[in-house]
Amino acid sequence: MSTVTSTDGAAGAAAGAAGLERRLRALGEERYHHRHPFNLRMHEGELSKEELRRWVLNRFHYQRHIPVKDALILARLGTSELRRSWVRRVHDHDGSPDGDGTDGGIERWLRLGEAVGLDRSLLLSGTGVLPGVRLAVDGYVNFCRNATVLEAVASSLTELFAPDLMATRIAAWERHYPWVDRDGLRYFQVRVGQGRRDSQEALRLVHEWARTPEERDLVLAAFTFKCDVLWSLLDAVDHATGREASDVG
Ligand SMILES: O=C(O)c1cc(C(=O)O)c2c(n1)C(=O)C(=O)c1cc(C(=O)O)[nH]c1-2
Repeated sequence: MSTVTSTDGAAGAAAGAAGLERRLRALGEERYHHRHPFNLRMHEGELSKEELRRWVLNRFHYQRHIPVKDALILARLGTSELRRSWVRRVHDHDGSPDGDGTDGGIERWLRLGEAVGLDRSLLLSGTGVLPGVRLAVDGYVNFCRNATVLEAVASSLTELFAPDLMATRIAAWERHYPWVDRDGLRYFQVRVGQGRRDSQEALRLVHEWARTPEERDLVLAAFTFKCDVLWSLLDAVDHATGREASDVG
């Protein structure tokens, strides 16, 4: 078995990086939530209005915590250059700080809520968020708070897979859920490009920082953990009883 360490030189490091990306992609193929039964049913047009609304409401809980976990990562990055780049992720979700009126992802997700018939005040209240969703999101935020910064950045690498999934989702919603106001899909349309850019940035950092087989194993474990967060969130939504506050009729 060939092992690559920081002393193996440029060729060894390149081989290690290529191997890591291959293993990440293979893991994601198997464990990313594009394979979750709830997503498969969504893409086939099999979700009821209540189920789609429940997903939107519960995913808002995830969305609103993304800039929180990114702020935790930001505080642990060691250079101005890294922080300048990472802070963009907070603005992408919370909106531009320049007062230019650019909405962030959170506002776009609130509009998605309205497009499926959910009042923004309901989403903002947190009413109806399922216990399993709260635990999954807490797990992700606490992971980014407590694990190494390498692992925290690596856990965002699920975004390597998100843009393709979102493209599938946009097409499926346009085809199967005509009752959803099309403007609501803007969240996903914007996020496709942001997700590609962010995942490439995270991949570059991980390749730079994970120089030993042990560090690369930490990256894969963090990625697996994040796949489990996303999977658990969908399990909770999929298995909900239908008596939650999100089921507004
Ligand atoms: O809809 C999805 O399937 C999906 C997946 C993921 C992901 O893979 O973590 C993210 C998003 N969406 C998303 O919208 C988003 O802003 C986002 C940020 C992150 C992250 O870990 O930093 N993942 C994701």
